[in-house]
Amino acid sequence: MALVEIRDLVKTYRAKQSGVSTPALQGVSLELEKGSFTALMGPSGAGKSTLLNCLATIDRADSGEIRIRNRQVHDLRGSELSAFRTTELGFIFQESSLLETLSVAENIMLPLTLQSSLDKKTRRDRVRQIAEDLGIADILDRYPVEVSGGQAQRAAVARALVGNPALILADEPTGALDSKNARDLLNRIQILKDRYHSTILLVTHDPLVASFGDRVICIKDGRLFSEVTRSSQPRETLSQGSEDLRQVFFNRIIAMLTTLEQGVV
Ligand SMILES: Nc1ncnc2c1ncn2[C@@H]1O[C@H](COP(=O)(O)OP(=O)(O)OP(=O)(O)O)[C@@H](O)[C@H]1O
Repeated sequence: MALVEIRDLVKTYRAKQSGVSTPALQGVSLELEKGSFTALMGPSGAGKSTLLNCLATIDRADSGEIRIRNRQVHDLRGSELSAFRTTELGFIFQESSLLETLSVAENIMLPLTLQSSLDKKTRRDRVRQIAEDLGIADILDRYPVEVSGGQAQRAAVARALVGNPALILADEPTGALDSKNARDLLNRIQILKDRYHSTILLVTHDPLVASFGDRVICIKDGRLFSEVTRSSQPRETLSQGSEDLRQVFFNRIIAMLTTLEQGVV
């Protein structure tokens, strides 16, 4: 069974004053396997944020269902919903969204504070380990204003991963970084995803960012339009290095986006 199962999700926004209806999701069905890294792409207004917000339990669909680890998320309420968000979901946004009054270590530790089964030492060890994985162990005692944008974003990734949540939702996580920092972060996310078997859904407009995933899904007018996966790469590329393979995948993503723009199904 897939880790995330989305069935026939429909969501229409209705403007309060004019009553005008805007369909945002028009029957989206999608499965995400455990350990997969999926990029969600599509033109502005296609429904990417709406889908992400429904998965994040921030928004509710009008019909259809979402199951994460076989739990129907729409059934969750109150404290059960808060606990679900904290332990099962990890969030990475464009801006690092660290709390300024907490040190980097305290920020990373936040998702662990609700896990009462963990003692203090285990929490500290986990924070140190993930900080080492992300190359930020030397800035743990600093405050967010005392670190660079790239370091802050790596700390935000550490915070999203530290509790080993079922699903990590990322919205343009490298949008505020220069290309060197962006590539560095994406490489680290790729390595950590394999190590912790994390499942990632990442929304991006950037095909280069998407090419770090292993599956890219395109959405258009609230419907899934097409997808490409790395595993379906041509046989002749199998002996190539990982950067070459990423480049091949990148080219295939560009081809898919070109088809999307031309409106050819
Ligand atoms: N709160 C809202 N009220 C009314 N319409 C909305 C609301 N949020 C989104 N929409 C509409 O729903 C559709 C899908 O929007 P959504 O934000 O999911 O698109 P998106 O693919 O994330 O776009 P972008 O890439 O520009 O962020 C759009 O037509 C949008 O105008």
